[in-house]
Amino acid sequence: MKATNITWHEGKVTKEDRRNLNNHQSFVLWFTGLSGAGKSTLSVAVEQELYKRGIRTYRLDGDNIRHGLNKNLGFSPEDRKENIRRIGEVSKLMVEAGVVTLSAFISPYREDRNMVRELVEDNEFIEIYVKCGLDVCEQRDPKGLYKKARAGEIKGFTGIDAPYEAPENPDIIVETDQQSLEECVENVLLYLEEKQLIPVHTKS
Ligand SMILES: Nc1ncnc2c1ncn2[C@@H]1O[C@H](COP(=O)(O)OS(=O)(=O)O)[C@@H](OP(=O)(O)O)[C@H]1O
Ligand SMILES: Nc1ncnc2c1ncn2[C@@H]1O[C@H](COP(=O)(O)OP(=O)(O)O)[C@@H](O)[C@H]1O
Repeated sequence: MKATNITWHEGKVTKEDRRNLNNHQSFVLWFTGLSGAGKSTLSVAVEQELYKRGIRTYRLDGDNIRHGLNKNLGFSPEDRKENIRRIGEVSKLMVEAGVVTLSAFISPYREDRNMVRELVEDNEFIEIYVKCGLDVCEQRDPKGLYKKARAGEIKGFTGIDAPYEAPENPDIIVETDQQSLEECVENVLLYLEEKQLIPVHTKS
């Protein structure tokens, strides 16, 4: 904290009021994993399904946020930490607003992900480990970045010459090199239903 002469000003409409108006809970789905593991694809598909069920959502995605809010940040460990800190704070605001927030970032450092978990309340942070072998991510190489990293054109690329610390105790694991996209989406939605974070869906 740099500023000292600041005072919190409470509003009259609470997070619970907003949730009641929306008729559903609000929380963060935090997708972490290697580049190419499927974070964006999965978060887009989960959001679409939640939308169909009448749930208010917003998606925050690494590449997109780095075009705007975080365009002054690179990929050093310090910049990645600041990237995740800001996204954590934005995610928290979204949860306060009563929205289900889908945040998809490599977020390679355990400490940084835990920092976000600490920012919100106990049942408001759901860590989804989007697990996929480096060999498969590299074969997929959707943006040609692994090729560039192997050629030395990108330095400090996650999984090649920068670390990825896998979650030790994620709430959900999806294995995108073994499960179809539909199965991964189903996993996430079943978890949310079981935890009573979203209403149970009866297929018509
Ligand atoms: N050095 C390096 N390492 C990893 N990724 C890189 C790098 N340079 C650019 N990119 C592209 O940036 C996307 C990752 O941004 P994130 O904000 O999710 O990264 S982080 O959480 O701060 O580590 C990542 O997107 P995804 O492939 O969707 O994960 C890449 O497209
Ligand atoms: N089960 C799956 N879940 C998500 N993506 C998958 C799956 N199986 C294959 N893919 C493919 O893997 C690639 C993942 O790319 P992307 O979603 O951009 O990953 P990330 O956001 O983690 O970098 C996409 O081309 C997607 O179609």
